Amino acid sequence: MIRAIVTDIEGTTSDIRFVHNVLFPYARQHLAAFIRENQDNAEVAAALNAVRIEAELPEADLATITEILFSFMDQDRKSTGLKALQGMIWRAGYVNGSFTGHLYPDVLPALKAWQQQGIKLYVYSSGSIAAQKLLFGYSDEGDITGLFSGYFDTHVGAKREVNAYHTIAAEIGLPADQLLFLSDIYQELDAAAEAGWQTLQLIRGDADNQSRHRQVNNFSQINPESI
Ligand SMILES: CSCCC(=O)C(=O)COP(=O)(O)O
Ligand SMILES: [Mg+2]
Repeated sequence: MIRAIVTDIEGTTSDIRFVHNVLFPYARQHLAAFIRENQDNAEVAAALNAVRIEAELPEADLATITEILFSFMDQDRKSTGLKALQGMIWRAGYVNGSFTGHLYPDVLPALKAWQQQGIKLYVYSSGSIAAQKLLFGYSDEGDITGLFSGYFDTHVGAKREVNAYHTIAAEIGLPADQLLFLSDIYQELDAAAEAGWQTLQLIRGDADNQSRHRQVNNFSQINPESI
């Protein structure tokens, strides 16, 4: 019996094109000025130091760190420091109305129905927890953060690492086989399944023939009671 559902964002609740064509370019456009103007802010300084450590350049100056961040963005690297900075930059875009967080139309009705059934809802994304709350707080359908009982980001580990799912299960406080992970990426689902979770793959676009996971095209096709 499924008692909690943990959902990915990009390619699962939200269109990959919103992340890659709207969010990422906005962060890229504002990154250099943002870190120059906010380098003394404690949160920004901590994120910059995390990037220095990740790049193994503990003495790197701001210009070098900026270059490294641009190269991380080119690689779509799921760097915890980069993700923290992107989340801080996106805040202005959401607040000033430059964009709203994309949600596929099937997502909100399904989340509401599952919550009504007593199923707890969580998010696990490579985007920082702050960025996740912004996307769902300023979504196309308004603020839907009240539906979620908790959020997880790369502080629990990368999404393709089995241990991340052990950590999330322990934090939620439920046995792994009562947890359902929704994602578009089969390698993330492989890691969750290895940790004992139930899995479902969202196929929002092209078919994925390499996957061994059950597949659906949208949230309306998911019935947690039949899993
Ligand atoms: C919180 S929205 C931005 C998502 C993001 O930065 C990203 O890298 C996508 O990661 P996901 O784990 O949701 O595929
Ligand atoms: Mg995804």
